[in-house]
Amino acid sequence: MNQTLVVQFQHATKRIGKKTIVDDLSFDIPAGEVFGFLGPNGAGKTTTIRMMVGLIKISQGEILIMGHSIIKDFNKAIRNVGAIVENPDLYKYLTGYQNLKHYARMAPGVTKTRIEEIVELVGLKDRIHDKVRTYSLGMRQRLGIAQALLHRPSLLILDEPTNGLDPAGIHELRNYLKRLAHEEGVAVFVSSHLLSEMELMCDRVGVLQNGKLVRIQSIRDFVHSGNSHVCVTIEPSQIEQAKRLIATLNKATLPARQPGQLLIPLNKDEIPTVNKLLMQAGIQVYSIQVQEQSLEEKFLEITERKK
Ligand SMILES: Nc1ncnc2c1ncn2[C@@H]1O[C@H](COP(=O)(O)OP(=O)(O)OP(=O)(O)O)[C@@H](O)[C@H]1O
Repeated sequence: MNQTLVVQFQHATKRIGKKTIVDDLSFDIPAGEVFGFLGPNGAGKTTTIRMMVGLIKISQGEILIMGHSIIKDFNKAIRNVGAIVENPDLYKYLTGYQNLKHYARMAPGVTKTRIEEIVELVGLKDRIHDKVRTYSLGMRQRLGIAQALLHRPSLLILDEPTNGLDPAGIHELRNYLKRLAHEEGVAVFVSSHLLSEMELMCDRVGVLQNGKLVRIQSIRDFVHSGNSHVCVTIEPSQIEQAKRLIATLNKATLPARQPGQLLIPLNKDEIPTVNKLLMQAGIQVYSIQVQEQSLEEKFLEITERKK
């Protein structure tokens, strides 16, 4: 894995008046990673992105892009960035190709071959000579990405990119972003308030709440973390005995749906201990099922807890 650090947040903070909107962010994003920036509405995601691309000033701290400070060395830093903040700027009465040519004029060193390469990469080859007004939202989104990628940035920033896309469009975008990161080595920074969507798209997620980074974790660890409930089905006449045994482990039992069931908040690695305890006491265990918290439940738990 390429360990070039494409983005480095160093205590980045944004204050507006007396309010701290983004509070002391410190983390890195390496090349080749799709990073999901998650948070409920108003958490500070857009404000962070606006600082990253120099649209607003950083009050305190630093953001480095490919080692260049966005404050002190703006031109060198921004050269490495392709971004779509809010809607992509497209001319609907021009064709996709004309739009790209127009942008290529503003970005030095973009050749005709590069335009063709990028059209191929975003899968718009068959429609690139059609007018943008005939494009679906998903195609417009991809044309926007093509435009942001023309100058070969190391970092692609997308603010809520799936807003307004249908499931097929989301699927397409997701696969495309993963390919871009994993095959082309681009660092992709995607903000969203939808965790379920991030799960399928990102390698790692950072959760923002009230301007603070409250969690940063690989998506795999994130998915497997948190509380799961274990539902143990036993002989109904032994339920009170089983509850007393479980209480000796300092574990609570929650009301279950069926007689003969015990619902225990438990991590997976604690299951063998519980199982052994019940078996040794002669309890008839019929089944043990793990009931994972859904991703949305986990997300809510993290963000609610920190309020
Ligand atoms: N110029 C400003 N002056 C005062 N408050 C602001 C300003 N810009 C943003 N805020 C506040 O900062 C907080 C974070 O806003 P931001 O738009 O960054 O959140 P977000 O995570 O992107 O949310 P959303 O998903 O709703 O876009 C909000 O409470 C917002 O009202």
